[in-house]
Amino acid sequence: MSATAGHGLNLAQLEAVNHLGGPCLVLAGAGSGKTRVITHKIGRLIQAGLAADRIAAITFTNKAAAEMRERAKQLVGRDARKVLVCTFHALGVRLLREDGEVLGLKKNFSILDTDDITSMLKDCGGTTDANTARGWQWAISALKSAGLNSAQALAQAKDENERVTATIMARYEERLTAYQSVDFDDLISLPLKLLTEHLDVRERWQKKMGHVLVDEYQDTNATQYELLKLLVGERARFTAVGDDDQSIYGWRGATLDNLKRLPQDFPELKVIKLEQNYRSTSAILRAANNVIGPNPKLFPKTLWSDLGEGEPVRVVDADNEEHEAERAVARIQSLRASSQHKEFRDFAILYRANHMARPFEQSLRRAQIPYKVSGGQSFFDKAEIRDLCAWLRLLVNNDDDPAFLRSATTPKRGIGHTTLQQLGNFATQYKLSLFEALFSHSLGTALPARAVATLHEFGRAVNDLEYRARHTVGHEAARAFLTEWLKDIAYEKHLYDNEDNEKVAAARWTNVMDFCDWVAGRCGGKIEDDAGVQVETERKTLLEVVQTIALISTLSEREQDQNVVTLSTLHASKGLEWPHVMLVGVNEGLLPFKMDEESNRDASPESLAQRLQEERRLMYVGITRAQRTLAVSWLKRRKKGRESVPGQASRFIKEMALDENTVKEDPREKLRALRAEFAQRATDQAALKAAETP
Ligand SMILES: Nc1ncnc2c1ncn2[C@@H]1O[C@H](COP(=O)(O)OP(=O)(O)OP(=O)(O)O)[C@@H](O)[C@H]1O
Ligand SMILES: [Mg+2]
Repeated sequence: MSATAGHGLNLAQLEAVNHLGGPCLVLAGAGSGKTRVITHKIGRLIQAGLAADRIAAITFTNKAAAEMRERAKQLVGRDARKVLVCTFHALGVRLLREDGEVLGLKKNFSILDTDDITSMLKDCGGTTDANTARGWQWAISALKSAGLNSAQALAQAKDENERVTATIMARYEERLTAYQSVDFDDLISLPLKLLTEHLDVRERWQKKMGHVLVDEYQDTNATQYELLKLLVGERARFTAVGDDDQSIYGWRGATLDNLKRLPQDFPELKVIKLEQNYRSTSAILRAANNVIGPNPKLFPKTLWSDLGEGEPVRVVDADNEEHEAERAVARIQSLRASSQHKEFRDFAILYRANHMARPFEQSLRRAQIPYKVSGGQSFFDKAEIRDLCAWLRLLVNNDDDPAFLRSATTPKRGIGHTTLQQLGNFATQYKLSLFEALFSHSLGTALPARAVATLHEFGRAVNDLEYRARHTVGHEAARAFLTEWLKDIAYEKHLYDNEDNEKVAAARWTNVMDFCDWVAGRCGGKIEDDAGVQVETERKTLLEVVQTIALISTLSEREQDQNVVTLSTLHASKGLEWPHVMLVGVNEGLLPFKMDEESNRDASPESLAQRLQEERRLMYVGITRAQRTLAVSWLKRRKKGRESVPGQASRFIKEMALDENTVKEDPREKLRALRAEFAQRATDQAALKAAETP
C-alpha cells in the first residue's frame, strides 16, 4: 500500500476522502473499497491538520478495529495510534469511564459477560435452569435495545409472560446498580442517557470529536444511531460507509431505517456511490448480483470488476456432512497445488451456524491442515482465562460480585457454598457488595467465626494484590508479578487436579502463560517491534491495563498473522476477504434458514418475506468474501437431531446460476486432488530439504 493518504484510490473514493467538512455517506456494494476509504480518510484528516486524538473510527468488531489500526499506522505512521479506533461498545466504555460519574457510576465499574448475566438472572428469577435465564436475557436485551427500562416494560406488558420478564428486569437493574456493573446494552444506552441529560458533557464531547467515521453503517441499531447523532452534534462532521445489501443483523435490532433517515436528518449530506469492485472476479460478482437481485432496492447500484471473468463458481453436492468436509479438504489441497494463492490463510470455509464447524475441524485435522475457528469460542471464553479475568476484574472493581464469587472459589480456598450464601444474604440485607460485606464489623453476627476468618484472608489477599498491581509498571515487572501470583494461588496445581487428561491440563496451562505474556506486554516499556528493533513504548501500571481487559473478546492482534485456514460463521465473515472461499451447508432449511410452511405456521407473510430478504443478504455477504474462487456445497442428506433426512439444494444455488456460469463438480475432482496432494507433498519435502542443506 502506498505511504500517503489518497494514493491507490479511484475518483469517487477520493471525493469521499476529501470531503472533510459536513456529513458524508458512502453507499456501495461489497468489495468496492468502503473500508479503504475510511482508513485513507483518517490519514487525510491528520494531513489536513486535525489532531489524531480528535478522530474516532467505529468498526463492527474488535478484530476489524485491530486491522484498521494497523492499516492506518502504515498510512500515517505513529500518529495513527492516537486515533480512537474501536467498536460502538468500546466507545461507550470510554464515555462512561470518563464521565459516567454524573450518572452515579464509579470509574471502575465492571462489564458483565454473558455468563455473569445468566447466573445473575438465575438468581433474580429464582431458577437453576440456564435456558430459562438465557431466555430472559434475550428478552431484557431486546427491551433495552428498544430504549425501555423495567418500569416502562411493566407498564406496556401485554401478558403474564411479559409481566414476569419486567419484574425480573427490575430486580436485575437493582443488582446492576448495587454491584456497579453494566451489561453490553448499557454500554450504548447509558452513554446515550449521559449525552442527552448532561449538556456540559455533551458539549465537551462534541468539541472533542473533530470527525467520526463509521464502517458497516447498515448494521447499526437505533440507539447507536442516536449516540452518533449526539456525538457529532450540529456540525455533523462524520463519514458513514455501508451497503444496504449487507445488512445481516436485523435479528439484533439493526435497522435499515438508519440509512433512510440519514438524508432526512442531515439535508446537507453528501452521498457518494462506488461502483468498481476490487475484490472479486466477474463470475463471482455475477453470482452475487443474481442472488441479491430479487430483494427490493433501497438504493440502486451496479457493481463491476476488471479482474477478469475468472473461474466459474463451483457447486458441490455432498452425500452428507462428513463427505462435504472431505470434499472441502480435497479442494484446498487441489487449489494449493494449482493456484497462485496457496498459503493456508488464503482459504476460508464459511457456514451458517457455529455447530457446523465440527466435521470440517475433524477433516482438517486428519489432513494436518492448520485452521482457526473464528466467531466461535474465543480464547477469552476458555474457563482458565475466565478464571484469571475474574481475579483481575475483582482488583479493578471490588464490588464486582460475579468476579468475587468466581475468584473466591477458584482455586478452592476453603470458602464453601453455605458461607457464600450467608455472606450474600448479609450483603443484600445491608445493601452492600460481597466485598464490602466481608469487611463489615457485624459480619460475625451472621457467620461462624471460622468462616469469617477464611473470608478475611481472601479479602486481604485481594487488597494486597490490588496494591501491588497499582505499583507494578512495565512489562517485565508485570510478568514477574503475574508469575508470583499464580504460584501463590497454586493455579497450575488447580488445573491438573481438576482435569483427568494431563494433555488438556498442559494445554490450559499454556493458555494461561500466553495470557500472562499478553497482559504483561500491554504494560509497555522496552520491547522489540515487528522488525526486531528495540523501542520504548508508553509504560502503564498493571492495574490500568487490567481495566481495559474485560471488554476484549479475542486475541485478534495475534490471530492475524497466523497462516491458517479460517472456519467462520457467515456473520463473523463480514468485511473480510480471502482468495478462495467455500460456502458450505447451503441447503434449504439452513440457508435460507427454515423457510418451509411447517416452521412458519404463525408467521405473517410480511415477516416471512423480510426474513427471506435477510437470508438473501447473508448469502450475498458470503459470496462476496471470495476474491478468486468460490465453491458452494450442499448436502444430499443432512443430520437433523439424531436423524439423517434428505436434503435439498438451497434456492440461492439455483438463482446464482441463472446465466449458466456454474459448473457441477464431478468425482474426478477427488482423484485430481489426491494426485495434487502427492505432488504438493513432494514439493514441500524438496523445499524442506533445500532449507536444511547449508
Ligand atoms: N482504489 C483501489 N485500488 C485498488 N484496490 C482497491 C481499491 N479500493 C479498494 N481496493 C481493495 O479492494 C478490496 C476491498 O476493499 P474494502 O475491503 O475496502 O471494500 P469494502 O467496500 O469495505 O467491502 P465490504 O463491503 O465487504 O466491507 C481490498 O482488498 C482493498 O484493498
Ligand atoms: Mg468493508
